[in-house]
Amino acid sequence: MSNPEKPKASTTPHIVKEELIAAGKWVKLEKTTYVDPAGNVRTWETAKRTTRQANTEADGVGIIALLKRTLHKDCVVMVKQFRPPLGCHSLEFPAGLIDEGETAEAAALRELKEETGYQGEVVGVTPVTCLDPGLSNCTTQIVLVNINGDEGENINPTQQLGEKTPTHTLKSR
Ligand SMILES: Nc1nc(=O)[nH]c2c1ncn2[C@H]1C[C@H](O)[C@@H](COP(=O)(O)OP(=O)(O)O)O1
Repeated sequence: MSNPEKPKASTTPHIVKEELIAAGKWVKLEKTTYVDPAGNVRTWETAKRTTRQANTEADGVGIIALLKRTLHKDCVVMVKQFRPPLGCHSLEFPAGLIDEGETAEAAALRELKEETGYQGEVVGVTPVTCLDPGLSNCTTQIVLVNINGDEGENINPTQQLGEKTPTHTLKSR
């Protein structure tokens, strides 16, 4: 008879199989079957992005951009945008997905330019990190950028958001 008090031998935890539950254009849900450190076979509900590129380290970048101007205190540049998963506006660091064949540094400068209009210079990049590992395998690199606010190109920055395909267009009356 087994003794419920006796701990099982420790095991190297590992994935047994990943089964697709549902997939959309941007996100999919999988049932992950795995062996836990105690040797028990268990399952986990895992969210993944469908957009992950083969030869990039992270799914996306977050950008900490410092605006530097003569006779001004340095400012951290943030963006405010409506986020559907939250159902409200969110004040956040500029961020975005890394395109195919793109480095984290290049993605950061592209996203910063698109979202804020500022042209920056990369001064640091963190290792890959996962911000919500209990939910998703989605990974991010934080890129540190300096913006020379005295440069002509950064005097009147304007957003250059790419074309997004709307599912509906609401007309105001
Ligand atoms: N989870 C998502 N659902 C969507 O319906 N659409 C999504 C998701 N994630 C990204 N996108 C779309 C929206 C944008 O048009 C592009 C680029 O996104 P990203 O580079 O992440 O830019 P930000 O939305 O500013 O973070 O992908």
